[in-house]
Amino acid sequence: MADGTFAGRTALVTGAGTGIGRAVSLRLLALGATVVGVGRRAEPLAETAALAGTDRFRHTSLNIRDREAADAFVAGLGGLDLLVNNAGGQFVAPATEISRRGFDAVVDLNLTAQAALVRAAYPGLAARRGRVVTLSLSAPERGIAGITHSAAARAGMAALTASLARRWRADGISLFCLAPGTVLTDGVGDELPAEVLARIVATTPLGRDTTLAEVAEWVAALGSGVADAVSGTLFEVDGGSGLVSAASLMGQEDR
Ligand SMILES: CCCCCCCCCCC/C=C/C(=O)SCCNC(=O)CCNC(=O)[C@H](O)C(C)(C)COP(=O)(O)OP(=O)(O)OC[C@H]1O[C@@H](n2cnc3c(N)ncnc32)[C@H](O)[C@@H]1OP(=O)(O)O
Ligand SMILES: NC(=O)C1=CN([C@@H]2O[C@H](COP(=O)(O)OP(=O)(O)OC[C@H]3O[C@@H](n4cnc5c(N)ncnc54)[C@H](OP(=O)(O)O)[C@@H]3O)[C@@H](O)[C@H]2O)C=CC1
Repeated sequence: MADGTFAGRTALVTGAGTGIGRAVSLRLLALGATVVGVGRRAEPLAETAALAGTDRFRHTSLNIRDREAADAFVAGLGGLDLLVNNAGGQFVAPATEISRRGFDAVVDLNLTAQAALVRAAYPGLAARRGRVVTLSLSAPERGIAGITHSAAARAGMAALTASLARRWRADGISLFCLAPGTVLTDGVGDELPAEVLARIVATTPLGRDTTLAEVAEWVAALGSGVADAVSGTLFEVDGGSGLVSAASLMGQEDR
């Protein structure tokens, strides 16, 4: 992306205090955007602000699963050029060991809350012919053993993205899902043991992880408008990792 691509544009990035959300925020800022970063914890957001070193980064503590607060916050932003639906995640567990509350929590975060944000952002996006990029997992429709709740939620979000793309094209709004391969963030490190991560990376057909810089550049590109001939698509930027079964990576049978 060329310098200044995002000058005069405003982006909302969820989960902007850590990992991918931070890298995306910093890249959009470098390209000239004003970025509104949210997350539950104030401290990581303040660290992103310190790294950004510009008053074009504004940050607020917000739990996107708090529907009323999230709706009010997004409505207060007004015109919006880009929503980066990045806040998400899950826990690894066999399907038979996921409780009802555990399933609901993961679906709430990765589908219901993300969908509500897109809905709340609609007036602001329509005013600016804006774009939505939702971080996802590759191959949810082909199945991901070990995180069945998250796979179901991500497939739902991909379907919502495609469905809205059909309707909102008339308003000039484009929507995308972006599924990186393994990105070695602290978040994924907390979720999976180092040896499991190393095996996942080693069995990725490309033979490596997906870098933060790659993810940030893809988000910037999709958010910039260069891909507007496409809408409603899930891009798997994963070095082919979605082609490899999670269960075979782990040496376990699907349960
Ligand atoms: C078999 C092989 C498996 C291989 C899998 C390979 C997958 C590769 C994927 C790699 C790529 C993905 C990377 C990332 O996503 S990086 C992001 C990293 N960060 C996270 O994922 C953290 C996200 N987690 C959260 O935000 C929260 O933990 C969550 C939303 C999931 C839950 O939050 P909440 O506060 O609502 O949860 P509670 O603590 O109140 O618990 C609610 C119920 O959920 C149950 N639970 C929670 N953790 C676990 C667990 N580890 N195992 C089982 N159950 C769990 C909890 O017990 C509650 O239920 P109950 O009340 O019934 O007990
Ligand atoms: N790393 C990887 O290999 C991959 C990651 N992804 C996806 O990319 C996204 C980012 O992942 P990554 O950066 O690695 O992980 P992180 O755990 O670092 O990022 C998650 C971010 O979301 C925020 N967040 C979580 N829940 C909420 C909530 N309820 N309200 C507001 N903010 C919330 C967290 O901040 P706080 O805790 O302060 O709220 C955190 O900043 C996730 O959706 C993840 O599933 C997809 C494929 C691969």
